[in-house]
Amino acid sequence: MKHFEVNFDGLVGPTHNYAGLSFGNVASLSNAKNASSPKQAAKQGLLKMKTLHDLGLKQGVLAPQERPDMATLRRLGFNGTDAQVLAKAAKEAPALLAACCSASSMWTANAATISPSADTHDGRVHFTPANLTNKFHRSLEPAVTGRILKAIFNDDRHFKHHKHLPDNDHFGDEGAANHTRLCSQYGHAGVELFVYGREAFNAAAVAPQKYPARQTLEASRAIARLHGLDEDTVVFMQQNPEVIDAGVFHNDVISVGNQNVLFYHQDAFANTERDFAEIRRKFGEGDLHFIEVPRDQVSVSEAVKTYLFNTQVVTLPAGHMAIIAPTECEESEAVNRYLAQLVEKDTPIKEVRYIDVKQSMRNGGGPACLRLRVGLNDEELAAVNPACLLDDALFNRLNGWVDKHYRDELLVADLADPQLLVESRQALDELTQLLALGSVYPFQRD
Ligand SMILES: NCCC[C@H](NC(=O)CCC(=O)O)C(=O)O
Repeated sequence: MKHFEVNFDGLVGPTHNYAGLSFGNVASLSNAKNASSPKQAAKQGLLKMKTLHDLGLKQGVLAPQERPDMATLRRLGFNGTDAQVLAKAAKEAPALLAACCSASSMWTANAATISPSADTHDGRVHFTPANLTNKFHRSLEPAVTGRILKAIFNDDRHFKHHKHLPDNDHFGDEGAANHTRLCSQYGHAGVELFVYGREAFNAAAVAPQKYPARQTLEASRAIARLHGLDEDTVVFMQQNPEVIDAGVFHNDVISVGNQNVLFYHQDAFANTERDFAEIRRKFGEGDLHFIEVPRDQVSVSEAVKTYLFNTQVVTLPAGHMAIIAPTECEESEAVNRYLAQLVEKDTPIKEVRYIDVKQSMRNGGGPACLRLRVGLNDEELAAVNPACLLDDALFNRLNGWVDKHYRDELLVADLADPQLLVESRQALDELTQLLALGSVYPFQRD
């Protein structure tokens, strides 16, 4: 049986904008209110998907959310026609309007946590959408995310979907951005690493002081239970609270794993030696590469600026690994130098590809944030909704769809434009047909 790791990238939605919504995420705050380009953002994302597809990898597409989220605006008391709801929200509570218009679902690393069938008790692939409770704009995502995942992985024999965890900060869950999996081969049982920022029910535990820890230990443990993971193959690690306070709001900004490689910054974890010993013990036989980037070669702030660890480490059909890095890494002298040396070392990583996702980077989302990894065997892959798997034809159709519906430029002031709502709904209605998703959006179901 063959095994694959399929990257499902989030298609950037038509309302992509810079609203400064994510306290603790340096890029989001520093680009607040700048003009965005939804068209360019969507095209950069599509080109990233196409690049991975052309490298011989399986690539999927995840549809964006419906925005503006009119149902939430109405739930918050804005009433009248759609145009009146938008106008009232813009006047009385512009921050709420911006939150209800965010295209943040593009960062599908935060869409869900996924455990491949090789790890789970019932031999199915398990999915739990992230509740994203820490940020209001992101807490609006899980219900529709769950629906989209069910429309793609729609076969009970192979796929098990769970409801997102209770919507409360005690169970703050940010999905796969704080989860990675080490294994010798994709099809072999692996060690699942859950990295948390704080313990919700233990006031004495260390926690960041300045910025929020968005993932709790209790949430990570609940996901492991739901997915039927063995205690012997799960490791819970605390993120170093100091790096959260330095702008590392998700673990995937400071470490990334693929197969038998864990690529991480020296300051990433709170208890590195102890946790790595546990990983080694649970991983068992086989080569395991811990690739540590020392702080004197790349500082934490340079890592946050360039997203060196928000790279995708992928195994190419030839057998070696490549790093898919944002162009910000190429432009940084320290990071560029580090990566040039890395590919010469005795590790499975042998090449670096730079990719332009600047529109997303300005909101704190690098290549790895834009993708959700789903480990599948060939039978499971055959059960995936084929309309959501990228090939040249779908790439071309989606590019044409973006050209037809997306604006070149968007300012926060444009979010109240009722025409943007009309355009977005038209675009999404057409998209659900292109991707054969059925009626996943509230506006299609009312
Ligand atoms: N994994 C990357 C997630 C980035 C995302 N940024 C945002 O939501 C910024 C939106 C804005 O500020 O307009 C976040 O912080 O969750």
